[in-house]
Amino acid sequence: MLATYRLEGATLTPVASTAMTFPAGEAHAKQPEAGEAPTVIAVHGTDANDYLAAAQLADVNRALGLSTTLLVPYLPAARADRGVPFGAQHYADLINLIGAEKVVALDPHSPVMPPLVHHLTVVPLRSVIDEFIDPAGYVGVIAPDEGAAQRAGEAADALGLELFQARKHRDFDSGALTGFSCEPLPEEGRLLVVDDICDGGGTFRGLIEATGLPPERVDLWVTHGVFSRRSTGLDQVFGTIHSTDSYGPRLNPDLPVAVHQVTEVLVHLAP
Ligand SMILES: O=P(O)(O)OC[C@H]1O[C@@H](O)[C@H](O)[C@@H]1O
Repeated sequence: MLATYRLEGATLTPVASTAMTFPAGEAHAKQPEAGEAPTVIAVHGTDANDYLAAAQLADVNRALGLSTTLLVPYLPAARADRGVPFGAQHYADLINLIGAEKVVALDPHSPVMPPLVHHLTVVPLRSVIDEFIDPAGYVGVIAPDEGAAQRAGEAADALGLELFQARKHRDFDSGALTGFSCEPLPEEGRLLVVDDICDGGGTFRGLIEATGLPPERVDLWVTHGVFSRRSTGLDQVFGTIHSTDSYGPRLNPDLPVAVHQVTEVLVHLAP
């Protein structure tokens, strides 16, 4: 999904995209009306055609002497951060070909992909979570696995809440997931599970099964709500599922999610 804006001072205004597709399928962009050039381009998701459209828009901006800020709140293939194929590098190349003067991403999966993207500012979860979550409703944050420990710990700090660490256990030989454990949790009060991505939701179902927490006592925050079809029914496990609009279009529109808009926040947080 592509969205285009113009930033004047602190005011971000949606403007029509002049991106178009030729009949043969190639991306192109027309010259915008005077004063209507989209200097902020947001790509939400993984569609390579959106990145090619953004490249055309940024090129037009350059020809007009304007610089482009590219928001890529969900860094595609940030989870493909090792091995072959090295997807993080390929998507970084795709972002780099746009040639934006400033690129902004939110809460990347791991530290591997950010250095591959040129002119990137990373906005960590700790800088935004208190815009969207009221800590008064919670007694603590749960990190569902060791991969989530740092971001959940920082989120807990930002919200002034205690952190509880859970762990995924794997069969040493096969690598298969064998279960979850969690350090002792408070007897009462609501908890917030914090992680970067929900894909099928298996991680979160397994965790909640292991803790025995009922939905009235536990909500979920995931910065990037992929919510593939396997996530159906996750709303029976959690009271409220919070996410942002970093990833789109929604793959499972029937799953009830509190979707928080990040575009304004990112534009104003990135220096
Ligand atoms: O369990 P699902 O939702 O499929 O996958 C999400 C998990 O997979 C990891 O990459 C994420 O960091 C998260 O912990």
